[in-house]
Amino acid sequence: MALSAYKTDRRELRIHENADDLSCDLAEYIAELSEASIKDRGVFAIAMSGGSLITLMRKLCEAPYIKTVDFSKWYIFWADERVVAKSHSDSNYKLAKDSLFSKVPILHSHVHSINDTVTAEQAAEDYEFVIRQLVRTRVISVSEVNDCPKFDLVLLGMGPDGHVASLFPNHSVLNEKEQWVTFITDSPKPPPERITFTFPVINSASNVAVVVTGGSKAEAAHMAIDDIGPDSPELPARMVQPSEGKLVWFLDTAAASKLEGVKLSE
Ligand SMILES: O=C1O[C@H](COP(=O)(O)O)[C@@H](O)[C@H](O)[C@H]1O
Repeated sequence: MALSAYKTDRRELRIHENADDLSCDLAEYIAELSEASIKDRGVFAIAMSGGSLITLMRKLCEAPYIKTVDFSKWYIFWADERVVAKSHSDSNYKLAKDSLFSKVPILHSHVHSINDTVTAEQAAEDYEFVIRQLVRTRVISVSEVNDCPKFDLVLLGMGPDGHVASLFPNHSVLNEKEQWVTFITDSPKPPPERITFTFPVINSASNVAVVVTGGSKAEAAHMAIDDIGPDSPELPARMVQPSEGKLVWFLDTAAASKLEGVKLSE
């Protein structure tokens, strides 16, 4: 149960007193979407990010979810990945595998990690190819608006600079409209080479969650969420606006501390 929840038709803010409460709510949210999607389509196509998000997903490995969630129907993708070996400590795949997949019954063949033996450009191209195959076989739905893949859930973290996935402020890939997956070789946060979903894919998802904790991200959360007028900078997190799907922000009180009109004292 969130300490505070603010909901409009398309966007919800769930603010929690601490990371543990947030983790419980996040697990419940993911479990509910998984159940609905498996009932509707027989599978659950989920794209995740790396970083603190993965630790915050830890409750999924515990009761009751370890028993009630049908992980065998999950198909896993990455909204962004660092182009390093899968065994490298910077790999988002390794982080998720060590903290999550090795603890729940997800099928190895359903885990779609990047090709880590090629350049960033080739890895992005290969990853888009894999996604196209799975759209064709309907493991991933397709958006009727723009033919983009429509993931059941895209999970994003946010950096203190407002980046989401590997879409960083002022980078030209923010405006990529054609490709589903692109690459960068100049990430301001190491490591420099990454692949990332583009905004057309993120914003075509049925559900998008942005999961943010800590005071260092409070200013970016304010800039991303609050109504700051027409001259607002092009902050990546602010550009997360699902065209048909639902957006939920999960925040702890520290990350929510600069939001306007949010009462946190009760
Ligand atoms: O580099 C990255 O950073 C973001 C944010 O990470 P966090 O540890 O501050 O939550 C993450 O969402 C992204 O996947 C990752 O590649």
